[in-house]
Amino acid sequence: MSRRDERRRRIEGSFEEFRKAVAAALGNASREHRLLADERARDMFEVILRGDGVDRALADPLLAGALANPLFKQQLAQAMIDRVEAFREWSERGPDQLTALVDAAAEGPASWPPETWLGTPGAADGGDGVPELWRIGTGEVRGAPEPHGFPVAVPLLDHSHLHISSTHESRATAEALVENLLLRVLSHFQPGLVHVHVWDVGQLTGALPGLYPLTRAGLLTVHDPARLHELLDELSDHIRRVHTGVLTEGHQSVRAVGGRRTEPWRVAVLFGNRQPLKEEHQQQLQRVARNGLAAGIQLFIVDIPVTVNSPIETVTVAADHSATCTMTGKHVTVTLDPPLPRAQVPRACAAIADKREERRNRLSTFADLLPEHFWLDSSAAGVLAPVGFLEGEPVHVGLGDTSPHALIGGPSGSGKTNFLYAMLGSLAARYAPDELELYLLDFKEGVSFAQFAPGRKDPTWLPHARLVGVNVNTDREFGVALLAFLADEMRRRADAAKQHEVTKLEQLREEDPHGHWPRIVAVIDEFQYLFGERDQVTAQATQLLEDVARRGRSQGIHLVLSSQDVSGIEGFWGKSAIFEQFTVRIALPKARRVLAEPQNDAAVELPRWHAVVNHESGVRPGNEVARIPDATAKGTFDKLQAELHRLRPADLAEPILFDGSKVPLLHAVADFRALRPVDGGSPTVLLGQVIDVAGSAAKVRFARTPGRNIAVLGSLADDAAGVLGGAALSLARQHEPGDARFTLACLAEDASPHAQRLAKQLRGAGHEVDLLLGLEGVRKLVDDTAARITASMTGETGTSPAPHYLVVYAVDAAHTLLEAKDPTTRASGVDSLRTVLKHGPENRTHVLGWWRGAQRLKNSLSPGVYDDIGAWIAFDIQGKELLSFGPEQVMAWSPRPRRGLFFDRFEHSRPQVVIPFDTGEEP
Ligand SMILES: Nc1ncnc2c1ncn2[C@@H]1O[C@H](COP(=O)(O)OP(=O)(O)OP(=O)(O)O)[C@@H](O)[C@H]1O
Repeated sequence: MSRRDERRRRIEGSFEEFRKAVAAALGNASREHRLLADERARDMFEVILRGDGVDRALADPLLAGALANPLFKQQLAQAMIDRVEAFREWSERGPDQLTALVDAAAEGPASWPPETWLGTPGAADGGDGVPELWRIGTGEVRGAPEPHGFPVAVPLLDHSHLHISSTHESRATAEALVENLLLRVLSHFQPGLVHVHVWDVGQLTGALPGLYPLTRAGLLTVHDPARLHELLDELSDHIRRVHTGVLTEGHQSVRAVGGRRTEPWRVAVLFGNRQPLKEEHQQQLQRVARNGLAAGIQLFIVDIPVTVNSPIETVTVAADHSATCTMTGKHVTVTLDPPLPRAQVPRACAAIADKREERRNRLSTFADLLPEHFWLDSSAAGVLAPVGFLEGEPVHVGLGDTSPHALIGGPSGSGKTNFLYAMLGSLAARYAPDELELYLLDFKEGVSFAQFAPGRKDPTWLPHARLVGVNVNTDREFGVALLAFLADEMRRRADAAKQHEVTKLEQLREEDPHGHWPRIVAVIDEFQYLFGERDQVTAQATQLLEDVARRGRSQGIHLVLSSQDVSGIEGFWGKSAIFEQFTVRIALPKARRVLAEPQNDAAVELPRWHAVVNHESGVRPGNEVARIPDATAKGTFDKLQAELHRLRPADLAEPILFDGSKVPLLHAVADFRALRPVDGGSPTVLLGQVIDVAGSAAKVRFARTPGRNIAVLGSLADDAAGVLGGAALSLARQHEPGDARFTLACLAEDASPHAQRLAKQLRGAGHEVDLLLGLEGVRKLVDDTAARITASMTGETGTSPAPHYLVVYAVDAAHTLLEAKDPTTRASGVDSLRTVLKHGPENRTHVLGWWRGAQRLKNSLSPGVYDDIGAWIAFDIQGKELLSFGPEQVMAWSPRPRRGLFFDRFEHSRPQVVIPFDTGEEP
């Protein structure tokens, strides 16, 4: 072999080796590659299998080959095992848990099968809870290895609106769903508690025909397709009315008010055609959706594309009639409940309508105004009570921060007093006496409020009443006294609120939970009397009323003013600041000016025993008409009062009764009973009862200072004797027997029975009494007294003088006699009298004298100097005659029977009206 060949063979050998080496290398790589590719394919398969879910993969035709491929067998098996494992817990417990949950949250017609309730009107009144869920069908988890059905229910009333979307094919199923839900809701509650509105863009009639029997009972309103705005307006109005009328206590929703549902739910069903609504309707619908739930408005929106900014549950019905809903999510397929049996729906609706009519026609009575259990409500945010009924449904009056005061109007006989009784009874039954206090003032002639105070025939009294004023039409001051009391209480509350750094009563109650902060409702019947004259009383009343009306709202002080003729009260209407605060208006038939006339003339047409209740300052949209039950007949209010009286706390005091026709009994007056011996101190003289809320006495303190004498001015012995008797007996109570001297001089015959009686009473109390009847001895008495005082002043007697009270009836009768001068001293009796008046008080000798005229008193005093009479009380004497003795305000005094004008120049800036006491025992 040539060397050349040898080389070539070697090269070829090398190449062969190389080739083999390459081939070997390549063969290796391909196997590796194949293995890798298989592994990757298995991973991919597992990703698809687990990503889409085993079910989806099993059903996917594109994966059929892969599923059959033995290469993936293991992955498939493992995924199937894992699926069963993953669902195990759910399969074992989930459906049962859900079933239990729905059963608990959706009792009765809310979830039970229709055959158990369809056709039987409901009984629930909302007070014992509202189902939280309402059944729509049966759910199944898509992809669960063993299918287990469970009930699917959606939240509705007060919680969530409902949005249903369907396709052309499944629209009937969607309508059946709506009908189903409506019947469940309608059959759960008492007929009347659910009102349905239906609007269908496509048809005037046709949607939900089975519900039509409800129309006759006013429970279904079908709206014109072209008038969606009317329905939306109506719903908006309703929301506003609920906010101003029902949610007055600061509650955020009707549901939060609690108790028996007073405001019916309104379910508005809107059927669309998958086209958007007009922009304006869209916006209005959004507003209704946003604010409606709190006001009890429920929307069912079917096939209308909307976005709403409030809780809404969505049910989507696919073309194959299966559904999904947001409650259960996309993995649950819902098989909606079958449509209700066609013929039974109208029958069930007819039964509901009949029941509703029956309720509506039932004459609602005073007893129907009352809650089942008394005194459960809190007045922290306000008070709310039904006062009457509209078609069997209660109509409420609410007083709170937003509706602070009420104005009631109606001509005589229209039922104002009856209305007040209905309102007060309804309130008193709901709020305990420590939640609500009543101040009741009746300017009417007659005693319509006397019922509330203990009486001779009926000893019970209304536990909430703190003050009852009757027969006050001549004592308008009493109205001022009440308003002044309220103004003081308002300030007291404002101060307390400030201390707790809050502004409103509700917050104060939170900060001071143990404090006593009830709401106060002050009722003034025929309040126009208060403003009846152009005088000081009207001016004061107007000013106080303005104060209380403006600032009382946040302090829980509410005024209820009623009048047969509101139009005549100039002082009231002229002041818009007062008037605007009276946002609650109640108009009885033919009431004038109470509602916002002339636009709102609803009171004109009002039938007998009805009232327009309006919480919106009387504008027309706020009108609610109510029939007011008889609350004054026997067995109504009186019966309630007896029951409440029995329930009253043992330590609750009786209301203060101010009866203008009664003479206050001295011995019953708290100020009199509280008098104790003063033991050398200055005693207090009680002259009569002041017209104030506490029923306090008019007082004069007999200090040892000049001027501490009392003059009674007037022509009538009875008036004078009442004052002098009360004064002397109150003094007697402040001295131990023997410590003080009483000298009674009666110079007019008509007063002598009074003087004798007083002497007897004083002696009965253990005191020494000198009684002088007639003129004889008067001169001596005056001269001797003057002499003793002079001696004491000049220090001749040395001892401290004992108290001596000179009670003189008809002082002026002795004038002529006293004028005579003593032939030796040239001093007259008048001089002596003046000495007694001038220097007596410093020496503990005080005159309590009756002069039968202003001029007659002047005659007894040093000319032009009237200071020696520091306190006086005048009866039948015109104001201008009293000017010399008191401030300018006395000018306004016009005398009236059994009332005196009292002024103490040491204590008062203005005079007060006083009622003389009955000192007991007939003369
Ligand atoms: N809702 C009612 N149902 C039945 N009777 C009523 C009703 N309201 C009032 N009455 C009766 O009508 C009469 C007059 O009613 P009420 O005294 O309440 O009227 P008023 O407006 O206060 O009249 P006045 O101012 O003259 O006293 C009473 O006898 C009362 O019993």
